[in-house]
Amino acid sequence: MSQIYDRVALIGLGLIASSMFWAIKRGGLAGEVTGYARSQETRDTARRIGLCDRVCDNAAQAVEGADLVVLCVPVGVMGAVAAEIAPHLKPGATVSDVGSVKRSVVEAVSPHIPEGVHFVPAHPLAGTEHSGPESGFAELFDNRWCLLVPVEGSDTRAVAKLRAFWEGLGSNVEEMEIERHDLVLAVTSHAPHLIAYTMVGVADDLRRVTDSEVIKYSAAGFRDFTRIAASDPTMWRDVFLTNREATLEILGRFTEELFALQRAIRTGDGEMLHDYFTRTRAIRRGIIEAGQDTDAPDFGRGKVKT
Ligand SMILES: NC(=O)c1ccc[n+]([C@@H]2O[C@H](COP(=O)([O-])OP(=O)(O)OC[C@H]3O[C@@H](n4cnc5c(N)ncnc54)[C@H](O)[C@@H]3O)[C@@H](O)[C@H]2O)c1
Ligand SMILES: O=C(O)C(=O)C[C@]1(C(=O)O)C=C[C@@H](O)C=C1
Repeated sequence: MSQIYDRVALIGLGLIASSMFWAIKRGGLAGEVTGYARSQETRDTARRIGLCDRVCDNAAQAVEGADLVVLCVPVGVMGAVAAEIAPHLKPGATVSDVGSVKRSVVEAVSPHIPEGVHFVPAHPLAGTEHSGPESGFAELFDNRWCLLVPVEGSDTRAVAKLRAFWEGLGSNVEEMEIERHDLVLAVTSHAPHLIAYTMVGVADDLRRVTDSEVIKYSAAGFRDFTRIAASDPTMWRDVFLTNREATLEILGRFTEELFALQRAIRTGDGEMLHDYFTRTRAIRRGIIEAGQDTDAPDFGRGKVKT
């Protein structure tokens, strides 16, 4: 892999930024990587573990002379951070972000982007339930999608360069239109997280009644829910507050389906339940057959009863 940018600045040093840093180093994608995080504790940790070539004590210093600046902070503070760095951006630089929601980030950041600086929003579809500077690892983006969401007038050369950068980080890159991004992610990521949070909350309430049996005997499905529900509260609060409409739309549909299933259980409509589960099973198999689930084990393929 070869160097794509002379200098990259990462603002906010958590899971995504730290994974980016290790993957940049693995691929030799930048000459120098500077970093800044708001809290002294995070900056101290970053210095201690060698995260970033240079950790700066303010955002202005970190972005000075940078060819690419990536905002890796919670979606709710993207605008404030953009305002803080704007006067210090190098002409011709590219500003990008990794936020899980795109419409609100574009609205919050765009007004602060100076003339001659390019803004190319992005979203790597990869993560874990962990957060903070010590949670990152170089392989996080390998074989995962990264969606680029260029805004009106985004410079095509800046977009192409950012694409090459994300490919260098290990991702498969595609472009997507803003509204579509927010709706698709509401279905595939945001609503499922809310459902996991709710299910774990219900189990916790129940735990008080059943004296810890729920947690003690939790099976794989519920354990997966608890992993998701351990995700960062600030990040997810911001996701739901900023992708409100799309998430509410999907949750509305979800609730209708849930009521239909609830009714089928109450009325003993086994046919409805069986048809429904047959349909959803076909979707999972379609994903695996298309080779789109990189986590799916090989041994189950073709062996499931139809
Ligand atoms: N975690 C995931 O699964 C995941 C996946 C894809 C995208 N994202 C997006 O990436 C972004 C970062 O998420 P993360 O998981 O790395 O979070 P994180 O909590 O691990 O890191 C966020 C960092 O931002 C810093 N920060 C917060 N406010 C700041 C401010 N005003 N100025 C400077 N630094 C500030 C925090 O101190 C922390 O270091 C979010 O926008 C999130 O939506 C997260
Ligand atoms: O794997 C996980 O833990 C994630 O939640 C990652 C996940 C997702 O929902 O797929 C979470 C938020 C993102 O914006 C992108 C990826």
